[in-house]
Amino acid sequence: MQVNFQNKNPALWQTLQLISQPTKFLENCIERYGDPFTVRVLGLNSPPVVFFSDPQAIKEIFTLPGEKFDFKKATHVFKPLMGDKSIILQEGRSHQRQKQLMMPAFHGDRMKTYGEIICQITTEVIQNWTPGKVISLQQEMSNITLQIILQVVFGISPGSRYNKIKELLSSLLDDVTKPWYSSLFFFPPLQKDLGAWSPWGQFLRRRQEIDELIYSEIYQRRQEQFRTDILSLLMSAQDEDGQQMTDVELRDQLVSLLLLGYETTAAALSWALYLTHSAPQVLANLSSELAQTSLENPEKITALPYLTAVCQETLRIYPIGLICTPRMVKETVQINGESFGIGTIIVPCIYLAHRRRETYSQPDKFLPERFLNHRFSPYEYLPFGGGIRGCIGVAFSMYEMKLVLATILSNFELTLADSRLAHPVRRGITIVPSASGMKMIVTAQRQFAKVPVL
Ligand code: HEM
Repeated sequence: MQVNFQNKNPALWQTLQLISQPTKFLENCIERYGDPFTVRVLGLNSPPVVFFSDPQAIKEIFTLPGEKFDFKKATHVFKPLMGDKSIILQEGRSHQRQKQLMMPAFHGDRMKTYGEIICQITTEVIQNWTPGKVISLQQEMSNITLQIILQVVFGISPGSRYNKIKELLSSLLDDVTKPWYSSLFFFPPLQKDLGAWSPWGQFLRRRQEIDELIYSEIYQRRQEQFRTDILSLLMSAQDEDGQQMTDVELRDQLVSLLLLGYETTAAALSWALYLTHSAPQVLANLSSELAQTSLENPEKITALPYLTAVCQETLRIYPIGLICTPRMVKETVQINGESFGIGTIIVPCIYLAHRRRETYSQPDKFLPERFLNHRFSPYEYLPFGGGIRGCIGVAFSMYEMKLVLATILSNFELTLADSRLAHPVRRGITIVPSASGMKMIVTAQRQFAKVPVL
């Protein structure tokens, strides 16, 4: 099939629209051009980029052999941050090997080991909340999820190295979400080290400091035994040829896990708190489920049906990553009976798949109940993507989301500080509530709190 550019605006204009108002751009396109639609959103000389939201098409894309696609076309921008050994920059056998080494550390059974740390960190962070205090969800949720990643994934205990890494990483991540700073990653000619005060020079020096801390942690950890954190599991993991990860591979995986796993979960938690507090009946149902449950056991919390439905519905209505990894066609492929030629970029669109009227009644409404009696297929509901590039943090982040939410809502009553509706805005690789949805007021300390005594 000859792919038509259905959107006739200049490529640069389309790219800027997608960057500045991603959800609005996607909604406008599907309304105007239908599904699938073709746009040019990869800069001045963008190839055709085709967005799909039909479950049958998504199923076919996920099941096509990986060799037919080049996955690096869009992910190469992460190279300076994550390193060229990062899982997201691997393809074919090398990607399979990395995934095989990393998956066991994130397997469902291992979650039990992480539950107590998650509850403990949340309890510590919310300890200074008092009735009347105004909290910023952006700050509080990022603080909780960054500490969880550092302790659970890196296995670093609080202390001077922990504080230093925490400080350096949070300021680096804060910077890379700013539009002017993130443009450095999209335009390689701007990547020039003109000294410590130049933007790229500053980035390189900060990365160097972080790397030194990570490498000394890896060195120290190689001398220790019997640890259960994810870094230790990755160090001892062997692929089918008996090979272990090198220090450079470990560094690149750690930084990737951190960048992909911390802001995403913080954004999901911010949406969950905003959405539940915008829907009084949902909040009442959730509070009543939590009040009737002994929260001493993380396993019991994560099995609660309404809490689970609230988290699922949050990620349906505002999936943090709007799209799956874009793939460039290397060999002509057939999708839903149509043929797509070499050079075309194929994008399974999570956001639009989650808003299809054919799949979800009242798709714009936050209705956790829809998950209580119905199981959606992995091509209709895919907040973590799917196929060979699917997210490795699915079980971990769902577990984390439920425990953090339950701990907060069992301890405090909150209300939104601003009654204006929040809308989705881009922050780095995620979409978060706009400013009006990010401030909450602590109204009371709950009486029924039965969080684990740790
Ligand atoms: C609510 C939280 C999260 C959401 C919504 C999310 C979503 C996603 C999505 C949509 C993708 C792309 C999948 C695809 O192309 O099909 C992805 C990839 C990935 N995510 Fe997550 N993620 C979350 C948390 C995490 C966590 C906690 C980790 C690890 C600590 C993680 C690690 C990864 C990795 C390593 C990949 C790349 C996989 C590959 O290329 O094979 N994510 N995630």
